[in-house]
Amino acid sequence: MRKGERVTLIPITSPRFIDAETLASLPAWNEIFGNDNPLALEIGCGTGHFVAQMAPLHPDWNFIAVDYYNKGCLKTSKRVDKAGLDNVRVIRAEARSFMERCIPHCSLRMVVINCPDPWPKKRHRKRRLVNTEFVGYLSEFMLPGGDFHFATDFDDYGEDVARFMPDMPGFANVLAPDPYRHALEGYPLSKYMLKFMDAGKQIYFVHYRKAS
Ligand SMILES: C[S@@+](CC[C@H](N)C(=O)[O-])C[C@H]1O[C@@H](n2cnc3c(N)ncnc32)[C@H](O)[C@@H]1O
Repeated sequence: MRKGERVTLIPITSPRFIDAETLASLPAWNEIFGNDNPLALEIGCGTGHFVAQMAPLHPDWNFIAVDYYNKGCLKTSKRVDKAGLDNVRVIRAEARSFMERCIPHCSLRMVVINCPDPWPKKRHRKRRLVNTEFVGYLSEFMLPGGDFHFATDFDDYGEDVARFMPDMPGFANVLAPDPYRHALEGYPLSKYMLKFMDAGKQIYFVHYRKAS
C-alpha cells in the first residue's frame, strides 16, 4: 500500500463480528457473550479454521478471534456463523493494541497463536510477534491455570520459542519432558498447518500453562 492510499474494507455484517472501533475500553464481555464464561483468545485467526473447530470443543469458554486481515475476518465470521457458534466473536484489530484496550488482566483461560508470520530473514527476526517480551506481556492477561498454545511450521521459530519458554517465570511445560511435539492430540489443525504439512513440513506445537 502506498503512503496516503485509502484501504477499502469489505463490510462484515455477521452478528458474530465486532468492529474493534465500536468497542468500549474493557467492554463487558459477559454482556457481549450473554454469560460469565472465561475468555479464550486466538491471535491471528486467519480464515478461522482453527477457532471453528476449537470453540465447539469448549462450549463453556468464550472465544475471541482477532486478526487485522479484513478478508480473513470475513471468512472467519462466515465459518462460525455457518457452524452456529455463539461462543465466538471475531474482531478485526491489531492484537496488542486490542488487548491493551479491551482485555482485562487475569481474564484469559487460553491464548492461541498458530503459524504467526515467520519473518524468515535474519535481519527481520526482531519483527516476530512471539518472543520473551510478548509472552511476559501475555502472561499478565492470563488466568492462573491458563493455557498458552503456540504452533509454527518454521523450524527456527519453533525451536526458539521452545528454548526460551522454560525460563519464563510462572509457566510450566504441559508437554514435558518434550520441549515441543510435532503432533498434538485434540488440537485442531489450522489452514496454514495443513498447507505446510501438505508441503512435507513438520509443525512445532508448544504448550505451556500458567501456574495456578
Ligand atoms: C500466516 S497467517 C496464519 C493464520 C492462521 N493462524 C492459520 O494458522 O491458518 C498469520 C495471520 O496473523 C495475522 N496477524 C499477524 N500479526 C498480527 C497482529 N499483530 N494482530 C492481528 N493479526 C495479526 C495475519 O493477518 C495473518 O492472518
